[in-house]
Amino acid sequence: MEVKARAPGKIILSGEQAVVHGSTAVAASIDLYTYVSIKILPSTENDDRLTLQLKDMALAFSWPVGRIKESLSSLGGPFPSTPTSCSTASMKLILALVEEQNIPEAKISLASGVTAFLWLYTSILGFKPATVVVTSELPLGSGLGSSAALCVAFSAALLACSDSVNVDMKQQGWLIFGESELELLNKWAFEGEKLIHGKPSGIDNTVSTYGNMIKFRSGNLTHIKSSMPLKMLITNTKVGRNTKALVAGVAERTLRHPDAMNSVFNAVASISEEMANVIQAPALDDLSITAKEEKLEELMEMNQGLLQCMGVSHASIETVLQTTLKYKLASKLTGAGGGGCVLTLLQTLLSGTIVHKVIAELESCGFQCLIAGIGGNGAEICFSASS
Ligand SMILES: Nc1ncnc2c1ncn2[C@@H]1O[C@H](COP(=O)(O)OP(=O)(O)OP(=O)(O)O)[C@@H](O)[C@H]1O
Ligand SMILES: C[C@@](O)(CCO)CC(=O)[O-]
Ligand SMILES: [Mg+2]
Repeated sequence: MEVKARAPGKIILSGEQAVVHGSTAVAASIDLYTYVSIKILPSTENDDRLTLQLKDMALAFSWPVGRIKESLSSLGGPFPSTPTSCSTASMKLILALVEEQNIPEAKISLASGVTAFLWLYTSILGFKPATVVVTSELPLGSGLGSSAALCVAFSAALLACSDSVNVDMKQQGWLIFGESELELLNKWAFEGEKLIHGKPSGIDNTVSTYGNMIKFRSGNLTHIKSSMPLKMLITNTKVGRNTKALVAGVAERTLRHPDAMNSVFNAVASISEEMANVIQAPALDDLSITAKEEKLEELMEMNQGLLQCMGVSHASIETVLQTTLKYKLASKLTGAGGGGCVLTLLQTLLSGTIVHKVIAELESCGFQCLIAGIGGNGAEICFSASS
């Protein structure tokens, strides 16, 4: 039996970075997914292995299960129904197992994803031999929540293989977990995110788990129902960055200027609340949709200004902003900033010619543009007979 899970990436419409400091943020899932498949293997006398294949990177890591057991059995577990944080001592042991794999220097940023995998795998399933395969449609380290989608997809597939969740394996196609399973899965994914991000707010794993559109504040989620079509152009500057370092940079700035930064975070919270209200307010005709879109554009620009204040914009992001402004379009960075992706609102009545022109100009700068579907399902699992 093979268990597959998929988890979507996300865009943050308002409130990234500030959400780590308790502000409200608004996020939505996008229809780009990370997929994880797990095949539990029958135990053999002495050749049991746990293998992780990162298909898109053409990388595979493999550990003898006995080696993992020898190293980590002191941690206890498995404990699938009780998400726990990885202690410093466990972290050291897991890092040693990751280091043994000699990840090429050029791909060393993947080490944190592999670390999260080993922690989630051993915590949820213990020491079973298996082959785990990862593929993703998301660009990594670009602000579209690749780390959260990875942790959510791992947790979903692992929980589906564990005895702690009740799922009907005979059902066909993609299945959604029940409410209590989703809560458990989200908690485990958050533990994985902590290993990749350092201090995540939990918004990325939450929107990837539940899908649709959410308002999020201090660990609490409110589902949002949009009353208007929302079309966003996503421009990937292709400037690599790392969420952990950017979040740490904002925390340091906050220590240096606590009053000023807290005022910035409060302003962001008001922008996010207003944005959520605008998105949900009934839109009766084209005119009111246009009025709502204009409000969203202004709020996006205000949020971008505050992100600049936090020190997470970047020359490449500024180039996207200037380019889209030439066409009177409003943009803001999405995710941690420092490069990565930028969102541009495409108004419902905007002509196709303008959209083509702005995309052509952005692509001539070396950026990559895409228009993703917004607000689809969250994590899903699927069972198939293994070949
Ligand atoms: N498909 C994947 N395979 C292996 N590792 C992955 C994968 N997706 C994400 N990761 C891990 O997550 C890291 C990127 O996470 P990071 O939080 O920096 O960016 P992001 O999640 O794409 O953007 P943001 O957090 O701003 O939304 C990678 O360096 C890698 O360690
Ligand atoms: C930068 C940040 O706010 C969003 C990253 O997508 C980090 C987080 O909330 O965990
Ligand atoms: Mg991330």
